[in-house]
Amino acid sequence: MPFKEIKLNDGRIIPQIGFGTGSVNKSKPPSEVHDNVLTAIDVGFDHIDTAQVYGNELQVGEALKETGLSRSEIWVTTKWSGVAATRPAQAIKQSLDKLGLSYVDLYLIHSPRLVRPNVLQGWEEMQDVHKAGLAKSIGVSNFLISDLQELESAAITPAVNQILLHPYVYAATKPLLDYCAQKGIKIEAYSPLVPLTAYPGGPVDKPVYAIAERLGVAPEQVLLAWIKSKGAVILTTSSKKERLERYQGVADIDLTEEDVEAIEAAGAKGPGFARFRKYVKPLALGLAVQAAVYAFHKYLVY
Ligand SMILES: NC(=O)C1=CN([C@@H]2O[C@H](COP(=O)(O)OP(=O)(O)OC[C@H]3O[C@@H](n4cnc5c(N)ncnc54)[C@H](O)[C@@H]3O)[C@@H](O)[C@H]2O)C=CC1
Ligand SMILES: O=CCc1c[nH]c2ccccc12
Repeated sequence: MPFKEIKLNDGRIIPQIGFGTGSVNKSKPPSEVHDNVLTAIDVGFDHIDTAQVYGNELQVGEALKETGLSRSEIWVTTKWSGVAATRPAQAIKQSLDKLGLSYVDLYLIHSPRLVRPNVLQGWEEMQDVHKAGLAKSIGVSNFLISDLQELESAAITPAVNQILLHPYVYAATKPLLDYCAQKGIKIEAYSPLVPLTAYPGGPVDKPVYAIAERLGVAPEQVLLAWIKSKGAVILTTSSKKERLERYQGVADIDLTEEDVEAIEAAGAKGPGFARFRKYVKPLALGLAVQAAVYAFHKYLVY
């Protein structure tokens, strides 16, 4: 069964699961991204997420060319990351050159940090890119409610807000999710597997592993199915074909309301789980990772 279609506020349909190239093989050279993209497409991904700052648009573009897919068969997102102080009008041309494309499906402001204090002006430049036909849809990433409010007078409402979303940040992110829903801005969820990758042993594990066992699926599939239950686009990654196949299998996994509530109730308890002795070791690791994630997120968002 295919993933559900997600309709954006500009009428376009975005594939509900995307292969992220920002983190795959992060310690390896960008050349490996080429092979990873080919593997992802081979197992059924038709949506690739890249960015100016990832430094791999060339490799993504080479892989896309090799697949022989027609342009309409693949969704490509890239982001204006403000590298070398380029503005959207120049940056999109550089990105398209590297990708070997005449347009991207979705172009995002990677972070509001890049546009402050003139968030509206940066967005108007994105609108120009859209008007020129170089990006079929435009959106933002890492925008808070206050950042989005600055765009309220703009001609175009962002089609998406690409944000960190997993059960441990769900409660804190709920007001932003509600605001976006009210404005017709779809959510793209990045780093959905953080409970497994950064906080193993945390409170979310209990319901996630129990649901996984009941359904006969893998825990990462349960976390991705939870994102799916929110009607958000899933952005995930792996260099391993078996993992990518499992991610694709999430199309057939639907959680019950009770499952969703159990995951959210556990998510609200973490990641501050020091009181459990057996969690002390993961906590130390978790805090270190959390500090790094917060530092990085702070860099992007504030
Ligand atoms: N706009 C932005 O600021 C950001 C965008 N992104 C985008 O989102 C994409 C996905 O982000 P990620 O953080 O990579 O997503 P993710 O949370 O899905 O993590 C993927 C990682 O989890 C690992 N994994 C899978 N199953 C696992 C398991 N059972 N146990 C332990 N590890 C497991 C994979 O091997 C892979 O390394 C990025 O590649 C990028 O394209 C990511 C971060 C920030
Ligand atoms: O998109 C966010 C995560 C990310 C992956 N690679 C880089 C490089 C520079 C800034 C952010 C990121």
